[in-house]
Amino acid sequence: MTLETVSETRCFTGTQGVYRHDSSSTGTPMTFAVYVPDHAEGEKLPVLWWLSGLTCTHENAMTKCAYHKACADLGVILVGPDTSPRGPDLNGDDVPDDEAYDFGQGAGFYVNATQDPWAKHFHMRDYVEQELPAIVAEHFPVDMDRQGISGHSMGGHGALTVSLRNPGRFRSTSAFAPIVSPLNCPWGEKALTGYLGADKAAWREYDACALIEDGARLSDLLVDQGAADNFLEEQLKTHLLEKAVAEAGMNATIRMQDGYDHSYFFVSTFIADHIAWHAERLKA
Ligand SMILES: N[C@@H](CCC(=O)N[C@@H](CS)C(=O)NCC(=O)O)C(=O)O
Repeated sequence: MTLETVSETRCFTGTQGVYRHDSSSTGTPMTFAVYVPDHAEGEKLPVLWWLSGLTCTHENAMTKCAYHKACADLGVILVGPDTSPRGPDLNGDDVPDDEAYDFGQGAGFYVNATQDPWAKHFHMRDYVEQELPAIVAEHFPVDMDRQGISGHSMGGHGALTVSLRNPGRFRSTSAFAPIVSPLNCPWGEKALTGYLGADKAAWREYDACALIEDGARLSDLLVDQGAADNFLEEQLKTHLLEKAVAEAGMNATIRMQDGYDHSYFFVSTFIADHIAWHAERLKA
C-alpha cells in the first residue's frame, strides 16, 4: 500500500498532514488527516480518532474544530478520516454522484453496506475499524495501546458504535451531538434502510442505544450536546442515550450546553475539554 502525502503544514507545535491511499475496504482512493505533535525521536504518542458528520470530508474538522493547540500541548495525535467513499470510480458501479446530504457520498454512517448499489464500496466500518488503524500504525508514531475515539453527529454515532463493538480497544470515548439511535430517527431510517435493507435486526450493531441494551458497555463516556441544536428533538434524541446508560448502570457524563447549536462553533468551544479528558485516560 502506497501512502501519498497530499500536504504537510506546520501548525502550533506539530504538523497537520493530509494523506491519500487506495483503500481495499472501499475500492476507491481515500483521503485522511493526521495531526502529529512534535515529539522525541522514537517516541510513540497516544492517538485520538475523530469521526466527522454528514456532508464532511477529512477537511471540516481540520479547519473548523480547533483541536491543534490542545493536541500539541497534550501530545495527542489526531486522525480524521473521510465520511464515505467518493469520486468518479463509483459511477461505473451506478452509485449516484451525490444523492443527498444525508445519504450516499459524505454520509457513509460508518457501516458496511449490504444493499446495492452501495454494497460494493460503502464499507466504512471496515475502513475505520480495520484498514485505517493498520495504515496509521504502520506510518505514524502512534501507541496503539493508547487509543481514544470521538466524533460529531453522524461521527458521534460512529465513535459510540465503533467503541461499543470493540471492547477494550479504546481507553476513552466521547462524542459531540451524536446520533444516538439510528433506529429511532429519520436520518437513521433513511441511511440504514438504504445501506442495510429493511430488516431492522441488522441495524442494531449500528445503534449505540441498541448495543447498550444488548449488553455492550464502555468504562466511561463523555457527551456534549448543544441545547439549541436544531436537530436535537427530531434526529439526535440525547434522552434515549441518557435512558440507555441509566438502565445499564453505565458510567457516562452527558452535558447539555445552553445556547449552542449543531455547528463546529459548538464543537470548537468544547474540543479542548474533550482532548484533555481523553489525554487524562490515555496517559493514565
Ligand atoms: N447541511 C445540512 C446539515 C448538515 C450538518 O449540519 N452537518 C454537520 C454534521 S451533521 C457538519 O459538520 N457540517 C459541516 C460543517 O459544518 O463544516 C442541512 O442543511 O441541514
